[in-house]
Amino acid sequence: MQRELRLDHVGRRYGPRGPWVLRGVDLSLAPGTLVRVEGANGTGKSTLLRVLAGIDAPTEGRVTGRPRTAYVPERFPPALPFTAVRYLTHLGTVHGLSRRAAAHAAGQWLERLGAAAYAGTPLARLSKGSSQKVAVAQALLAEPELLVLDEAWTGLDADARAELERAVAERTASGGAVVFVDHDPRRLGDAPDATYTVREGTLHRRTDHTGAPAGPRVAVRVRGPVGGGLPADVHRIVASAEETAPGAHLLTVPASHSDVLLRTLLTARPPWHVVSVHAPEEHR
Ligand SMILES: Nc1ncnc2c1ncn2[C@@H]1O[C@H](COP(=O)(O)OP(=O)(O)OP(=O)(O)O)[C@@H](O)[C@H]1O
Repeated sequence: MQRELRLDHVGRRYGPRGPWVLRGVDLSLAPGTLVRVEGANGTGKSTLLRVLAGIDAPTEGRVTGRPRTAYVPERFPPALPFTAVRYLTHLGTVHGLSRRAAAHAAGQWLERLGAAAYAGTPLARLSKGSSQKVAVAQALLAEPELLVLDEAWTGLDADARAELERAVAERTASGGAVVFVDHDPRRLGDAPDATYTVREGTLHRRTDHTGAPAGPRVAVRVRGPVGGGLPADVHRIVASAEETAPGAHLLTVPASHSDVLLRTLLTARPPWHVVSVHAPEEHR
């Protein structure tokens, strides 16, 4: 994502005389940020996410700086006459991948989400959970710059839920933005850079963290070239970084992001040496 996505004075209502669901919404999403949206039922979270995803146009106001965007809707239409892999391959080509690259990415995502066995199953015959995996896979296929997730974890099994958390960390680590709604307040722990509450048609940035249970964190000690800073992507992933001695750093990271941090360090050029990985209690 090259620049910010901005919403300026965005309003949305359904029908010319319908009540305003959202009004005067200002929001900017910087590259590499993870944003949580919360709010009571029916306050307009899905409406906001559809505008962010570019599925719905705002009734008033402007959206500028739209990056390549993908979206997991609250309800995924599964009754299409395709198998999972054909549907995903087709969508991959719509996102600009070659047919071959799309088929490869489709297979990879079905595998990562534990749905490879259903690749040849028609969408209409998939269980709710498998259908949700296809909904998630279609959004991740083409490595979007903005990923919008509306209750995307609902219906997934524990392994697929963890895989989606890893995919979110990968997107933000590579400079993308992710916006999500989830009924579980512990989802992604304290990883979000910002949390907004939708209330009375507008967005309120939450500044207190008392309502958000801090998620588990992991402490990682690493060694790299003396005088060379941490790889840029690492700063997007970690919660804190401290240089404890020349070339030695102590990083803390939300547990959901630890795999992605380790991969980023080990594949950096030159690679970094991971000295130890501990839950913070062990580390103290
Ligand atoms: N397509 C539509 N046509 C008419 N009204 C709609 C439409 N979609 C949403 N609304 C109305 O807009 C308001 C906000 O709905 P929205 O689904 O955005 O809220 P939400 O916060 O996501 O709700 P929930 O937590 O129940 O998913 C509700 O009053 C809803 O009835």
